[in-house]
Amino acid sequence: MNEKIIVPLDVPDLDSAIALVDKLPQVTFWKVGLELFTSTGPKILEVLKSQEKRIFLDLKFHDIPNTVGGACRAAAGYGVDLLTIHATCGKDALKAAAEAVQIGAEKAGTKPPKLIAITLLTSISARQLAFDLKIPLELPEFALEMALLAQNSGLNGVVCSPEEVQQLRASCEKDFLLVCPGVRPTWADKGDQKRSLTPSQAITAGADYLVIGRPITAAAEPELAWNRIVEELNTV
Ligand SMILES: O=C(O)c1cc(=O)[nH]c(=O)n1[C@@H]1O[C@H](COP(=O)(O)O)[C@@H](O)[C@H]1O
Repeated sequence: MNEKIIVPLDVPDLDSAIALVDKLPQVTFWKVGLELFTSTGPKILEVLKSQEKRIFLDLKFHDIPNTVGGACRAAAGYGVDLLTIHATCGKDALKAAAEAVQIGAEKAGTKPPKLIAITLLTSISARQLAFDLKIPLELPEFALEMALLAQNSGLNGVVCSPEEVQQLRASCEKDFLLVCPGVRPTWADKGDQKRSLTPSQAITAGADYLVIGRPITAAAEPELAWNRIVEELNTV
């Protein structure tokens, strides 16, 4: 089960990232997101590859088709395992991105990443969706529509909250990847996550991967927190 847990390197610089990777040798799948990639660029990817780690490059692209296409072509050249884009870019941009990862990977002679779309950030509540974003759909319906848009545009999966994963598992194709952040063991703080379930609930509901950060990385003893989560998942 531990290969289903992706831990984000949500740290400000390369030294802190390497320190965290060294502290948790059991972690096989790391996420590099906006903060670390903006500060270090691809250097961290080389470090992770040299240790044969899997990489989720979470750059959450959101732009017009030509621009996301170019960004995806470039990102696919890094030979990472997962790459993100927002579903709300729309169908043309998603299609351009899906084509671009194939072209970028082929040009670099590497395997294309699985391109996955953010349905709705797990920090957004149903109330915020309605009142701040003015989306006139119930939250689960919106998340499903975004997942189907991604699927119909040729993407490999989505990032969704564990609260919606069961519904998406039932409605999307069998091999469509469902990656869930917003996962919180009962003993951890929710922080800014609004739509969360426990690791075992998320896996039982059909998640392929769980992204779990602060419950592990901000724990007094990260290794102990990791072990508690793996133990919980081994009971599923
Ligand atoms: O794309 C993501 O990974 C992501 C999407 C989303 O809707 N919500 C979300 O929390 N994330 C990421 O998942 C991680 C969650 O971290 P923790 O809240 O510390 O467990 C962060 O790195 C977020 O950037």
